[in-house]
Amino acid sequence: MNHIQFPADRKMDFIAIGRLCIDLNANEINRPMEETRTFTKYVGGSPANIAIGAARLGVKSGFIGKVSNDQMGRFITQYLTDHQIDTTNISVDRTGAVTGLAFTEIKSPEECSILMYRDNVADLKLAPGDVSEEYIKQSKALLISGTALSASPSREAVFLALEYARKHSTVVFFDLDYRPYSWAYTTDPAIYYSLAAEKCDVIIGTREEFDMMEQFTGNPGSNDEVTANKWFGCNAKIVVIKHGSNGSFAYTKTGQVFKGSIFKTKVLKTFGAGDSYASAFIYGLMQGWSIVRAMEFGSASASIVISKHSCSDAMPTVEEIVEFIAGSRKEEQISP
Ligand SMILES: Nc1ncnc2c1ncn2[C@@H]1O[C@H](COP(=O)(O)OP(=O)(O)O)[C@@H](O)[C@H]1O
Ligand SMILES: O=C(O)C[C@@H](O)[C@H](O)C(=O)COP(=O)(O)O
Repeated sequence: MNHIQFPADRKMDFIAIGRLCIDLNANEINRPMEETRTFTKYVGGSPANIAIGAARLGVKSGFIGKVSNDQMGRFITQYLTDHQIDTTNISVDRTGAVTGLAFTEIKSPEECSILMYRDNVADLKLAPGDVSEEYIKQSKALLISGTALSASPSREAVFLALEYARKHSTVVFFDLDYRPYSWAYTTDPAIYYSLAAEKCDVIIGTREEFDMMEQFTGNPGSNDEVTANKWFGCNAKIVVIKHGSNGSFAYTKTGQVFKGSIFKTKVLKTFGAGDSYASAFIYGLMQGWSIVRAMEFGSASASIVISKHSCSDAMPTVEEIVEFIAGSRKEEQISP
């Protein structure tokens, strides 16, 4: 049963809108940032990582975003072009804004954190005038990401993109991607996230992210089913609630619930799990697979990425994921 009907005959499969940044991942792992001297530079930003992951799986992808008018901005656009992502709707900031930087600290596989430099960032300068109705009309799906809602004019640009997507039946995915430091007021995220989530077809987030959205409405005990049903009362058809190393649950509007298990791996760092999971899960749905199979693909992709140093560069191909799943099954059979 297909819970999501993707429109046929569109030029593009998938467009993401929002953050295009740089990840600077610590080379010297297992130590605090204060003692870290060298970093490797990768393209980053949650929606960028998801688009790169989708493109690596063969999804015809594009991006709506804004980059800084400097070497960093050009590095990002070139990387996306080299990875078969359409960049025609990425505009260049002319106000002197900079590229957001995410320095990652890998103290241990369990203790990872991100230090963000995000003052006057170009991605949040994306404005409604940068969003093309024609471009969104040409795509089967659109992915929005919560951080782009944290400031104007990026917030309005995303809401306009949502309007265009709904007008043209482009399926909307919402990866909640809640980063508290992006928000000036603690009351704002729940308000804007909810206004956006009301319009989306598939909502993907961690339990903590959904808790943030429910901070005013309450959901005693943070019950996943209660959370999912809230969004089924709006436009959602699938709600995915992730629980880190405890796996994930997908709820459908038709009343089904599926558990996604994890693939054990040698974890190098935990960030990148959500983005790789989302890209492979979306890929699966776009192939018309069952939700369970799409979740398995998502979990396997996450497992591969968290065992590697980067997020974007580590996004696996279909063949790598298939091989990884087959290898994990074999291991299960031989373990006593
Ligand atoms: N330690 C882990 N080992 C294996 N898989 C993991 C681990 N942590 C997360 N995952 C996989 O990545 C998915 C998303 O992870 P999660 O931490 O919930 O999201 P996010 O990165 O957005 O916070 C999980 O549902 C699971 O499949
Ligand atoms: O989103 C960012 O700005 C940083 C990402 O590029 C980063 O690597 C990361 O945190 C990935 O997030 P996750 O997949 O939600 O763990």
